[in-house]
Amino acid sequence: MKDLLNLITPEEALYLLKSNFNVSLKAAEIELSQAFGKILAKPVEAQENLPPFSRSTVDGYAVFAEDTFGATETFPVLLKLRGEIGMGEVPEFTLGPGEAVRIFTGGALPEGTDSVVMVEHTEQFDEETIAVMRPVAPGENVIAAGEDFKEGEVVLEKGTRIRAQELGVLAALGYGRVTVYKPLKVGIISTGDELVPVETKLKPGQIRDTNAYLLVGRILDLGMQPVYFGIVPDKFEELMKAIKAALSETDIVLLSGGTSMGVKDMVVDAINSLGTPGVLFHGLAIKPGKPTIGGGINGKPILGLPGHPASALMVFERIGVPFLSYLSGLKSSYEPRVKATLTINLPSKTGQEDLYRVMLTQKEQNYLAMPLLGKSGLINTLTRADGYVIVPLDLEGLHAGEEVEVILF
Ligand SMILES: Nc1nc2c(c(=O)[nH]1)N[C@H]1C(S)=C(S)[C@@H](COP(=O)(O)OP(=O)(O)OC[C@H]3O[C@@H](n4cnc5c(N)ncnc54)[C@H](O)[C@@H]3O)O[C@H]1N2
Ligand code: MOO
Repeated sequence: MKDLLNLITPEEALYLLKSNFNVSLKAAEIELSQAFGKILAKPVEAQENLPPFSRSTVDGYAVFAEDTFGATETFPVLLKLRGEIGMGEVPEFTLGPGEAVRIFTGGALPEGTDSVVMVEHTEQFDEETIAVMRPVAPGENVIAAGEDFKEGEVVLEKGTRIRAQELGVLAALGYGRVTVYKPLKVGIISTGDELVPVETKLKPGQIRDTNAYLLVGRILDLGMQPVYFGIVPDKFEELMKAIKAALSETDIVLLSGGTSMGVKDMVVDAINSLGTPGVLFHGLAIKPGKPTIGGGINGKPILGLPGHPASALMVFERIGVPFLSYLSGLKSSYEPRVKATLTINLPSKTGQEDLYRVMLTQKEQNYLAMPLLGKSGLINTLTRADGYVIVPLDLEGLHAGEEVEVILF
């Protein structure tokens, strides 16, 4: 069997993919309640100050701070009480010197006041007077109008992924509808005569399609739309038909299996015979994942992932996630990372990037990264993993006790 020649680095592979393919993203205006996980197609500005009026952050009395200066428990300052501001009301009067008004948490401060004394630092002196026992500074216990966001300010940039936080701010600013990119449609094809659907009672030699579900999960995680085109046997014509169908309905196609140099591994030939540019690379200086194929047809990219489940997922993490994030319109790639201390030595060949799945445990203030060693045909290293560590190309390995960056998945 021939070995793969001309291995390229994962970064070179990403560069080739990014420079050859670009999806023209469609934008659509949707309801805010449907926007979770989507990507903003336009920047969002504050249409008004947030908060729109100065608000109290406590229950107490709105005052003019200077009036309270010098107040102590023994020598409280007496202020004239001008009634109370109900929640949701706008006070119609202006407070004069030496006056206070009852206010609740979140209530709007009236003109003439600049701070709020907490109720527990006051006493009711008589019906019309309160005694203030502690001074407040101007602005104390108040959120000023526009303190959160100023009218006209860009609150969220184009390309921002909408998380819970973004939903909250969009709601606060009155955006019931937002313009987002239509999620990328990612086609998934599994290849192999031995593969059968999940519900199948296995006959000898059969294996249930695992990779498609690994990929569906991660694509959903990225806020994209997976489209499963099923299992294709190792037959050239059927493979061509499936790739064509997937390309016509989706923005990018992920294949798994059929990437190595076996007699039946015909993915390369299928991609090359369907159009240009065809296969751009076959073989990465990466472990697992060496037989990975990258290319595309008529502007649509195709990524051929190795069949072993751990290889398929690790290549998807290393190449697929940044490439799909790039295509999706995200302003920056979405790969959460944590620092952790490596528990054992990790060997690596120079000139090859090694991707080690790791389990994280907490030790005092730090995380420990425990590598999960195992063949890439096993699935248990994936289910136990919290993320992975990259041993860079130019290193012969990493040492126990070293601080590493764990990319979470
Ligand atoms: N003589 C050599 N053999 C192999 C080499 C090599 O260099 N020389 N490379 C090995 C490496 S590394 C990998 S990775 C695999 C890649 O294999 P393929 O991409 O060609 O995939 P298959 O041969 O179709 O399958 C490999 C393995 O994975 C199982 N598989 C495939 N698809 C799925 C799926 N959707 N769900 C679950 N399991 C799947 C398949 O049954 C095989 O066991 O090649 C090595 N061989
Ligand atoms: O590259 Mo294979 O993907 O090492 O198991």
